Amino acid sequence: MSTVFERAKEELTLRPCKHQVAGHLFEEGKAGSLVDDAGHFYKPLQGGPRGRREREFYERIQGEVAAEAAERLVSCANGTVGAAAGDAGVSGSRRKSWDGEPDRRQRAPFTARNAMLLRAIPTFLGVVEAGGRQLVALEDVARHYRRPSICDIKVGFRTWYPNGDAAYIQRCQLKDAATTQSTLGFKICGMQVYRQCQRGYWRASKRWCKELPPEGVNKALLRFANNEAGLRPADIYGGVRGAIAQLRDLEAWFQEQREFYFYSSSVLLIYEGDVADAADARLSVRLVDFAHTFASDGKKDANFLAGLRALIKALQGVVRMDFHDSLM
Ligand SMILES: Nc1ncnc2c1ncn2[C@@H]1O[C@H](COP(=O)(O)OP(=O)(O)OP(=O)(O)O)[C@@H](O)[C@H]1O
Ligand SMILES: O=P(O)(O)O[C@@H]1[C@H](O)[C@H](O)[C@@H](OP(=O)(O)O)[C@H](OP(=O)(O)O)[C@H]1O
Repeated sequence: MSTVFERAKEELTLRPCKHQVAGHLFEEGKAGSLVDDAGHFYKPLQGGPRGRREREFYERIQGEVAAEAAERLVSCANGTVGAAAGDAGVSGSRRKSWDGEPDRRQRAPFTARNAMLLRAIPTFLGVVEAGGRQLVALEDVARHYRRPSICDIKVGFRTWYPNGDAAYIQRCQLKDAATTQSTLGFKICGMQVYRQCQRGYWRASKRWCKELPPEGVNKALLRFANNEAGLRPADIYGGVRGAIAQLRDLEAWFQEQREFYFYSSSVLLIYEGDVADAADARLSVRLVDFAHTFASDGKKDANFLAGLRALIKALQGVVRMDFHDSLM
C-alpha cells in the first residue's frame, strides 16, 4: 500500500458510488460500494471464502509486482540487469507459483507475462476498515469520465466450479440456465447509458438484466452504444481502440495464461457518455470481481476464454446491425 494512501485513509470521507451498475448494491439493508474524492473505489469484502479469495487475489498480484521490483533493484545494484531468464532479476523462474508448486518452466517475469492482466484489473491500494466493515480499496475505473456509460458483463458459460459446495453449484447452475450465461457464454448484469438528449442515464434494473432473453442481448448492446448524441455501435465496439480490439487483447492473454481461473468475473465496458465523436469516447475494457478466482493447475481457463470469444462475436454482429434497431 502506498504511503500516500496510508496517510489519506486516516481521513476517509466515503460516499455511495453513484456509478455502480451491478453486484451488491445499497438496497434492502445491504452494503454497496463507496468512493472518495481522490478517485478510489471501496468494495465491501464479502464474508467467508469470497472476500478472502478476492483479497488474496489482489494481494498476490501486489506481492508479485513488489517482489519483482525489489529483485530488479538488487540486480541493478549487482550489475546483473538484463541477465538471461532464470538468473537473478527474473522473479517468475525462482519463486513458487500461487498454488505453492515449484515453478519449473523458464518464464518471463510476472509483470511481463501478465502485462495485459495488470492493465485490465483496477489498481489495488489495500484493505481498509470503515464503519466496522473491511473494504478493498481500488482505483475507481470510472474516475476519468464525466458521464460514464458502463456495462457489466459476466463472462463464461458457467459460473460454478467443481470444488464449490453442492448447494452453491446448484444455485449457480439454476441461475446460469435461467439467464444467457449458459447459452451465450456471457450475461449482462447491469448497465447505465448516458443519454445526452435527456441529460440523464437510462439504467437497467437487476430484474431487466435477469430476464433479458438471448434474442434481446443484441438490442441491449446496441442500446448501450447509443448516447443519442451521435455515437454509433461502430464507435464504441469497432476501431483500433474499441471494445472488440481491447477484448481481443484480453483474449490473447487468456489464450496464453495458465495461472488463473476466473469464475463469475466481469468485464466492464466504460465510455464517455456526453460526447459526439468516437475519438472522445475513450472506451475502456476492465476486468473486475475476483471472489471466485483460483490458481490454475497449469491449464487454460477454457470457460472464460470461450465466453470472451462469444462476447467478441456478439459485438462483431452488433456492429453490423441496423443502428435503428437500438431504438426499442
Ligand atoms: N474498481 C472499480 N471502479 C469503479 N467501479 C467498479 C469497480 N469495481 C466494480 N465496480 C462497479 O461495481 C459493480 C460490481 O462490482 P463487483 O462485481 O466487483 O461487485 P460484487 O458485489 O462482488 O458483484 P457480484 O454480486 O456480481 O459478485 C460493477 O458492475 C461496477 O459498476
Ligand atoms: O445477479 P443476481 O441475481 O443479483 O445474483 C447475484 C450474482 O449472481 C452474484 O454474482 C452473486 O455473487 P457471487 O458471484 O459471489 O456468487 C450473488 O450471490 P449472493 O446472493 O450469494 O451474494 C447473487 O445474488
